[in-house]
Amino acid sequence: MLISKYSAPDFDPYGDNRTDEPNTLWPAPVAAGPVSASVSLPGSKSLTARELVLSALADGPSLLRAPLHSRDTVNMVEALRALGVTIEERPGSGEFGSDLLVTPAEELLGSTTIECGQAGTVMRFVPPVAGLALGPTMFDADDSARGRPMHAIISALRALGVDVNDDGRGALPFTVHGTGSVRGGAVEVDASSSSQFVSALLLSASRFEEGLDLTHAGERLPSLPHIEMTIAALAARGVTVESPEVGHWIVRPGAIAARDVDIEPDLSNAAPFLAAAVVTGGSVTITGWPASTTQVGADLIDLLPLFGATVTRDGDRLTVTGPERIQGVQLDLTTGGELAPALVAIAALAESPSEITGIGHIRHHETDRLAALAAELNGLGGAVTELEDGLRIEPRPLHGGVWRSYEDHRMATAGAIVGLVVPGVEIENVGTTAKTLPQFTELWSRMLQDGAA
Ligand SMILES: O=C(O)C1=C[C@@H](OP(=O)(O)O)[C@@H](O)[C@H](O)C1
Ligand SMILES: C=C(OP(=O)(O)O)C(=O)O
Repeated sequence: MLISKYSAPDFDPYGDNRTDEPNTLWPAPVAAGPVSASVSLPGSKSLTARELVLSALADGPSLLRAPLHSRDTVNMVEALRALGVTIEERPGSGEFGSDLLVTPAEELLGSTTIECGQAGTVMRFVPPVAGLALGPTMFDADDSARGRPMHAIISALRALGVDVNDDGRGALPFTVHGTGSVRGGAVEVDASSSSQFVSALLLSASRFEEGLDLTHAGERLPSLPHIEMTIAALAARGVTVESPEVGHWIVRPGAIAARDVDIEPDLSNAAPFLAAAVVTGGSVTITGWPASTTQVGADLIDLLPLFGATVTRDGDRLTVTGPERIQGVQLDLTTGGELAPALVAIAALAESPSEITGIGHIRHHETDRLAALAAELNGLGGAVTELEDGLRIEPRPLHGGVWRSYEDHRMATAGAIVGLVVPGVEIENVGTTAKTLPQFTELWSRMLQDGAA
């Protein structure tokens, strides 16, 4: 279905979410009653990004089956192609578009510009690859993403022997002057603002002449499951990451094995659909739920029951059934900050207060998500207070109004969750969900049609 949308020149950045203008308001559909639906979702953003990078650096061609096709992954494909990697579409084995055959370049070549869009994975994972390419590679991003922290990657690359030119702000745009090889060795990074700095260096590390001896030197290390996902993806390709202690990783130089990979459905994108069951007291099944996974979205199995929901599994079908009354939660979400917008939306509809903490770093996601969630919920009559590293959410009756999405896919889907039970919520720029789920509006209305009670 998405094959025609895939090739970058034809890719429709709004997908099925297209409204006439990016800033048109999308009236969030109200659920007629408890939803009851079965939903299948496209591939994981995080797995697709890692497997594209590892395939590009591997010792032979790799086939990615059922990868995600979205704005972030198109940016990744185009970035790697710009460095000389061949990425071809193959007939899709999944419901959501083509498979991808990745053939590494004989020699990675720079002298190019890479457009990261809004993708943290592209702006963090690709600069070390550009260090391995011959020639300068300039990195830039959407205006809204130019402020995202990049200092840790820029300074780490310099410490590993790569010349990087920036304007001194530690942000995009900047140019990596690749010489065809990276010395590598020991380096310290502060990954308090994003785990992606660690993943980025680990992904390319075995291709550095001296490998990598990486230490995290900072107060907090968020999103550890995403680092573990990186380590597992490397292990599956024959690269061992030794971790003598928390926050310290060692990778020896060596080859990255080519490998055909099945990409799992995106379990973080399952969050709004499962939240729909919670807030309407209905039941939503996600198909294709993996038996075991490195995705942090699997934590929803333990997180949603805290609100009173019930979770059951039948083979690869995971079903969440909502409670009659939603309970507030006290939650440290350090490991799963990506899930915060959906969980905060549920908490805003609970009957008792919630505090969700450990997520100061999500101020550096697509937008300052703590400020954005507080502003939009309070705009609908909520009582949400920003904490240094989280949010306090007091239950209040909410009313309709405009929900700004701040060019943030998960802000848009959080608004849609609220809109299921609060009439009159209108979401600005719902097309921004194409960052990871170009089919969002279609899947959302299909879920509601399935489940009109
Ligand atoms: O490596 C990855 O694929 C990701 C890591 C996490 O980043 P942070 O550590 O910046 O939260 C997560 O929130 C993001 O959506 C994807
Ligand atoms: C933080 C996110 O994205 P990114 O990979 O751009 O950091 C996200 O998808 O919630």
